[in-house]
Amino acid sequence: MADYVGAVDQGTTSTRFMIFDHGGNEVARHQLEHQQILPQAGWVEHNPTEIWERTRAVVETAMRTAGLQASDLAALGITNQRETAVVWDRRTGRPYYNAIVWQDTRTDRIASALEREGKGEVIRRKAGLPPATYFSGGKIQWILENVPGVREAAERGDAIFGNTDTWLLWNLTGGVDGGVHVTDPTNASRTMLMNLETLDWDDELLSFFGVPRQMLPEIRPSSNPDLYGVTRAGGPLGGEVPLAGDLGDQQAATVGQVCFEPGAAKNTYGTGNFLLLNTGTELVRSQHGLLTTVCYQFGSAKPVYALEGSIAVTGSAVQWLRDQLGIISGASQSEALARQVEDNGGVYFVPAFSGLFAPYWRSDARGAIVGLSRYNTNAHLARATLESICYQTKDVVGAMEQDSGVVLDVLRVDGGVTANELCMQMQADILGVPVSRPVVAETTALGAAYAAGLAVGFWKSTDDLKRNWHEDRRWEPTWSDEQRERGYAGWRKAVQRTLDWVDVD
Ligand SMILES: Nc1ncnc2c1ncn2[C@@H]1O[C@H](COP(=O)(O)OP(=O)(O)O)[C@@H](O)[C@H]1O
Ligand SMILES: O=P(O)(O)OC[C@H](O)CO
Repeated sequence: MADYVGAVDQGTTSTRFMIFDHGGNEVARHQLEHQQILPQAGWVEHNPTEIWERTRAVVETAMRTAGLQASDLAALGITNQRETAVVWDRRTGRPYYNAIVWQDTRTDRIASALEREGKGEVIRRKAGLPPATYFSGGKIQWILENVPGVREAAERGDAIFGNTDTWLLWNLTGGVDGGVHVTDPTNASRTMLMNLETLDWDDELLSFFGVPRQMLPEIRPSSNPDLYGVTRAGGPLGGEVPLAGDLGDQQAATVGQVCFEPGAAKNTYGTGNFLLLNTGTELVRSQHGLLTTVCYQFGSAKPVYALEGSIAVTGSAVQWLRDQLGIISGASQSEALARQVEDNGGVYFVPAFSGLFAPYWRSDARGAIVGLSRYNTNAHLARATLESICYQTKDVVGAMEQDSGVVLDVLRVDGGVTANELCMQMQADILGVPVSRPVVAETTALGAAYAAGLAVGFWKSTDDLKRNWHEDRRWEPTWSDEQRERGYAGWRKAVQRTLDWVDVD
């Protein structure tokens, strides 16, 4: 039997390919960034063709570096940035428009009209989501309404939609030459078009966005013993490998962190932050601004659901310090700069660049730096940036505790920002809960590999996977309750200053 499983992680800023062994250890990886296209304020696009080319390149390079062939891989899993919408022509394989990225706010009027017309409650009940620019439905509607010829092509069945998982699965299985048009329930649950109970596209939801059903991929289990297909011999793997796992990236990280029991949670710190709490096979409806989402569906087992707190801007606020303000030359420097001062010096930074996501869902918010005095320096701003990551997390942890009654005794973390030791210490202090990072911090790719490997019997059960999880580092809280409360009161005041800033009506 083949000794390895591969996973493509198609993220917001880069695409990586990773290969794991049976112990869940990394054997090889390669990663390439793609262009962030920012045509105007609030718009964020990716070029789907570039993403496919990057995927080909990272797969080819990692396989070559590891000296492996297609026959060495028991299965391949896909995981992806969620919500980002691609519409392409199934006859030519050409996208009709750039991918509209999850952070893009161009559909704010579509989202506020849904609320005004009383459709918000139906979307919350059926899809588990509030109407917001974040999700795919409005993005597809925008393409149908604004790109000439797409509506007609969609009605004819030529223009098809997918998130980037679907786009890559279609290309990996042959594209115009018989590519499969599929997705999984975790990705579909982020479109505003899928009914959480039936796990099928919902005609009423489709009608809200004017999306023809024939545009949409078939929804298959996240870990799929029937396989989505096999990679093509002429593709980047140079042979046939079973495509057996597909999960949105945050759900994949939940699987990679082996959060298989109800009440288990993880927080991923990347471009944004995404806290997911496994709620088991029961749907839990949020009363406090969280999303209800599909966590995973393994084979023919019942789907497992999650409550999610999505934060749009965390690691990308650090990138903003680097790229827009130029006060650091690399993300890791944020730690050294912030360590130059003992505290935030009264400064709070609320990076509401895309409005505020959970638990506020305020597309009228914009970023603010408050509490400045002449005493403050770049170091205070760096510290306030790292604190903003932690305070936003505290907001969603609070909402999660209220919604679920689950009180976290430890927070499992992963993602790029968790390399920042100071930020992780701040997180433990601000939450008053220990923070724990696993040895394999690439939990997203690992989760997709797990889903694929489970499907083909490479791993026999989730117990096999649990044995692979090992703690690397733990941070214990050091702040007093009084310090914690004072700090959080300042944050809550700062958030209020960002609201009602732009007119979305
Ligand atoms: N040492 C660090 N301190 C703070 N932020 C960091 C550090 N290293 C990386 N980051 C941030 O982490 C993010 C990348 O993490 P990653 O998990 O690769 O994200 P994604 O999957 O969203 O592309 C970037 O936004 C970057 O600014
Ligand atoms: O690609 P990431 O890691 O920034 O994750 C993006 C999320 O899936 C958006 O919902």
